[in-house]
Amino acid sequence: MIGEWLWVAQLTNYGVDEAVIQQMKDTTAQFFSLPLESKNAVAVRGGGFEGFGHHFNAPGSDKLDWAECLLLETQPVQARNMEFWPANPPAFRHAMDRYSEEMASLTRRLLGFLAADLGVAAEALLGAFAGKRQTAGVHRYPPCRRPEQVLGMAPHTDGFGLTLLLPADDTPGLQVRRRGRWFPVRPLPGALVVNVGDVLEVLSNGAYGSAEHRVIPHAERGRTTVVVFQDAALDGGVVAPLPELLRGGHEPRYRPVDRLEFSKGHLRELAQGTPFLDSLKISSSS
Ligand SMILES: O=C(O)CCC(=O)C(=O)O
Ligand SMILES: [Fe+2]
Repeated sequence: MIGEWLWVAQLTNYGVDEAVIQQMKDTTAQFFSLPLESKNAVAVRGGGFEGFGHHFNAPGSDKLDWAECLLLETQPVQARNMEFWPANPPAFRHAMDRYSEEMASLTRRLLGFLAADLGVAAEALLGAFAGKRQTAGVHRYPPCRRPEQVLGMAPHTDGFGLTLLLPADDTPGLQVRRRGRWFPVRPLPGALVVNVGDVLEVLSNGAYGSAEHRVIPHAERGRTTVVVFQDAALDGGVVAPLPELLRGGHEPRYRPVDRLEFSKGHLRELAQGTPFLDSLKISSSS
């Protein structure tokens, strides 16, 4: 079921009702095909991050990514701000509600496998994700005749725990950096792409590396994705290696940091390209 567990993994047959997936894909495609005025009914406002717009700039550049995006807080349910949930197409809200629940439950199942792989109790990892935020990013990358001159999304790592990415069509575009080179991620039919975020890298004490990735637009075809970010932190809102991993004399490889500081560091990295995780790393000689 889990293939290519190197930088990113692909999941097939992951046990989510196909109708939920299909409705999410369909309503997303319908939303993006609406005229701009309709999409702007849920436009980002007043420096907030939720809503529809052009959210990302390449670090150090004033160029916007070749993409439009709708960002929503999706879990816990009380954190939802329905003003930003499109009422058009009419089935979108229901589709996102069900999809969000399914992804939260899939995440719990995945964490069970990851905990076993790390050699910690499932509750240790589940506890770090329980009740934390889930944020959805719905992306549309229009075709670009000169794809080499723009980026669909600039290189970055995800600043949360785990990312689940649903390609809504089969247009390629996602790439992952490994040893300085970019490799395309070609989703298998029906697959979800799972990406380790910066927080999980720290929780796992570096056992899982968060993968730097970017999106390249396609010359002729648009591309649409639905991405869900699952957040995590230890008790007290601290991001640090799981205590269970440090038993038996294992040294922490990252210094603990408050979740809020972590977000700020990640945002600085996105805006200015200053690597944040590196600043948390404890060198083995110290
Ligand atoms: O749409 C994609 O393929 C990637 C999106 C992404 O990396 C993100 O939302 O963080
Ligand atoms: Fe990402």
